[in-house]
Amino acid sequence: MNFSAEPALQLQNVTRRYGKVVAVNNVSLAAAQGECLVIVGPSGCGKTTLLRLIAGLDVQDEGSIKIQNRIVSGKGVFVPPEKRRVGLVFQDYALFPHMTIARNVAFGLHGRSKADVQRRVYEMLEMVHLAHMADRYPHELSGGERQRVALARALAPQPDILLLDEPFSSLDAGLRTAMREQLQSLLKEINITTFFVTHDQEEALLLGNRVAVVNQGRIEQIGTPEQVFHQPATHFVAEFFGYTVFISGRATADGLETELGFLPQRLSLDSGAEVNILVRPDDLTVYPDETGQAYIARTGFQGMHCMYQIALPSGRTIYSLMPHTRIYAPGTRVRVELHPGHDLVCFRNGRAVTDVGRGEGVEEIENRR
Ligand SMILES: Nc1ncnc2c1ncn2[C@@H]1O[C@H](COP(=O)(O)OP(=O)(O)OP(=O)(O)O)[C@@H](O)[C@H]1O
Repeated sequence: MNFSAEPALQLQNVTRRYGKVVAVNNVSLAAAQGECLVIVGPSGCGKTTLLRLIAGLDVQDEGSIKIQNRIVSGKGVFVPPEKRRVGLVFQDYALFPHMTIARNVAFGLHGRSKADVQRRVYEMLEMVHLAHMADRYPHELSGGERQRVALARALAPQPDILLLDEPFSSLDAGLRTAMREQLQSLLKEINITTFFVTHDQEEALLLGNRVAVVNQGRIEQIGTPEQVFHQPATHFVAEFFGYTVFISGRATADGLETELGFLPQRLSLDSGAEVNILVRPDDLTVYPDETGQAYIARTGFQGMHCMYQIALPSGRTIYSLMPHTRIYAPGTRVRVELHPGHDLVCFRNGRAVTDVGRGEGVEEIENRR
């Protein structure tokens, strides 16, 4: 990744409306050369529209898009998709069914000698470990293999940017994990700038060098996976990353009073100030206790872990992730202890209180890949 050079991809104040729907709302972002920028958000938030605007399959109403410092859309310019030097991979592979795998991969290779095309196709199929299947047709491949062909086809013409739209969402869970790992290695190997769209938070955190969380056409927050997870700027971002609950707390000179006990975490707020505290399932532990005021409402056995849904006396529901060796039945009375091992993020009026966040106890990760 090269953050010092001109960005490989740049969007400036991009807006796209469909009638009254503002699908993309004044989005500005930049991706560095070699960076994998993941766009994540709920269904309908505008992810695919953003990707289609970059690809040239749609046109924004306002703003401009640059690829390798050249305007491709905006300010009276529109470069057609085939001249943008972008590679596209969609969820449904979009392979040509009547062509062999080799011919599919060769599809975008224009103006080259036959020998050169053959060499490049072979190189690409080797890269995705499918050279031995070059003469097969798409229907003779598994879903994962087809998606690897789609990737090879997108990369064959050496695009400046790779655009991926939910590429693994039609694969089963095991294959999806394997494909994510393979893509991660591949992107590192070829150092291509990647714009990756997904609604899957786990996929976003795993694959992104940075992650942009989108809500109703706007970017709520953009940062490293660790930043968006540990330092969510808004309630929306905090809630997006799974099983999040907020409990209320009150600032004191020594820490925070909460319905789950006292937290020795100081905020620079006046004593008595009310906050909402972000609590994730790994921040608390449950212990069976007949005198406990809380009880297990649901036992979600997941193999390696158990996700408990716990009803608190206040009527609030919280979650606790426990090892598979501790299985308690629904209805069990429990004591709940909050000991996160790091500062918890606190919110006022939907926004994080600025002097907490990453907090004590969370180590900085360098060179995450
Ligand atoms: N061609 C279109 N005409 C009218 N409205 C559209 C069109 N394309 C998208 N929209 C609307 O724009 C909004 C953003 O759609 P988009 O497909 O970008 O969302 P998304 O985040 O990719 O969703 P998903 O995860 O479900 O694919 C939605 O409200 C959608 O209904």
